[in-house]
Amino acid sequence: MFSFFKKKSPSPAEPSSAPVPDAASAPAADAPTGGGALGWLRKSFGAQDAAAPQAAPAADEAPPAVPEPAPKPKGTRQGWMERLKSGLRKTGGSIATVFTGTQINDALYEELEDALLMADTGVKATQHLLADLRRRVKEAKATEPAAVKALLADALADLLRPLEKPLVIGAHQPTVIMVAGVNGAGKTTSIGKLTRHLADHGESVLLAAADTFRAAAREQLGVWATRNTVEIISQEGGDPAAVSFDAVTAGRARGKDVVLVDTAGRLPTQLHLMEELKKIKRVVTKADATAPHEVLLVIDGNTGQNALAQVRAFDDALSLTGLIVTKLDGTAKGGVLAAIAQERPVPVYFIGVGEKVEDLETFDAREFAQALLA
Ligand SMILES: Nc1nc2c(ncn2[C@@H]2O[C@H](COP(=O)(O)OP(=O)(O)OP(=O)(O)O)[C@@H](O)[C@H]2O)c(=O)[nH]1
Repeated sequence: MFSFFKKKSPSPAEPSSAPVPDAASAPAADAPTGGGALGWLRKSFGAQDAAAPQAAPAADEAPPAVPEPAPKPKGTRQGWMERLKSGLRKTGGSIATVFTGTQINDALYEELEDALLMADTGVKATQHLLADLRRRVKEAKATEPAAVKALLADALADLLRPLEKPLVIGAHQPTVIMVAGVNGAGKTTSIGKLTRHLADHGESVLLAAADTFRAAAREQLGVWATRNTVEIISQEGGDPAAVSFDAVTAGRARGKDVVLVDTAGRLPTQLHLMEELKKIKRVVTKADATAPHEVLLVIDGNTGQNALAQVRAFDDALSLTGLIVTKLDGTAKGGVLAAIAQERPVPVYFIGVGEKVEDLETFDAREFAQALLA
């Protein structure tokens, strides 16, 4: 039930992919042409059959800091629940104090309204939760604030449930996953963690460093690739769509299970950069007619209502298939998941409560609601 992703066999009914183009042949009209597919520098990290040997970093370039991998925790889901609870303490703490009194009255509901709004739950989700809670309290004939708190956890779990969905791998080969988000949201870190989980489950992964502008971003992804002994397609400068096209083509030719495309951070207001993202998506489809199979947005849980605005903007531009919500540790704005469920219910595949590999886990509505109101 709590496996990190769901493995599915390719369905014979799936439309067949476009043929793998010859590496030297020019990509289709929308695809990048500068230098041709072979003109790009490719770096391989820890791979045996990558296109080119690994380029050594320049002596004066310190490799970017990437948290050391930690051994898998013993208690797995139990350990995760504890981390989730402690991560959500700031958000949940102020909501929980509402229930420390002795009476269920209008003042309690008003305090709860304030606390939910402060947690960035948003007006619509807050109104929904309050109305739902009043109904549940009446039905259950609850008389103790503690019982109301338990009923709020039920209401929240029900609101969040439509966001629960497993990431499915294997229906296509490769499963092409494009990852977008604003700067610093945690894209590369989340891709690294996801790569680790996939590699641990025997899935072969190819990474595409489609942030062609920032050397540190490419290097950071390279460190994750090395650590997980997976291949990476990387290029300095040039067109990010070119790297993505190349990676999907290579992923197909090399029979990879998953191709993960890491894109550069951007704000939804940077319209030319949003156009660039749309181009990456179109070009990926040129390399494989069925791809991308997943378009994920990584959002920083600390940004609260702003994260909801990002979901709307990126969904409008790219038709998102899923979210990864990071940095729920230490935020007071974890209520944003309820706002997303109410206003733009894009499935949440994973949530993150820290920088280590085990700090990223699948999203479970009930677990989240219980951890929040623990
Ligand atoms: N506390 C905490 N930190 C996180 C989490 N996820 C990522 N980070 C940290 O957030 C910082 C930014 O993460 P990156 O993965 O580099 O973000 P990015 O979106 O790839 O950044 P750009 O490439 O600049 O757009 C790093 O220091 C990560 O270690 C999380 O769940 N909790």
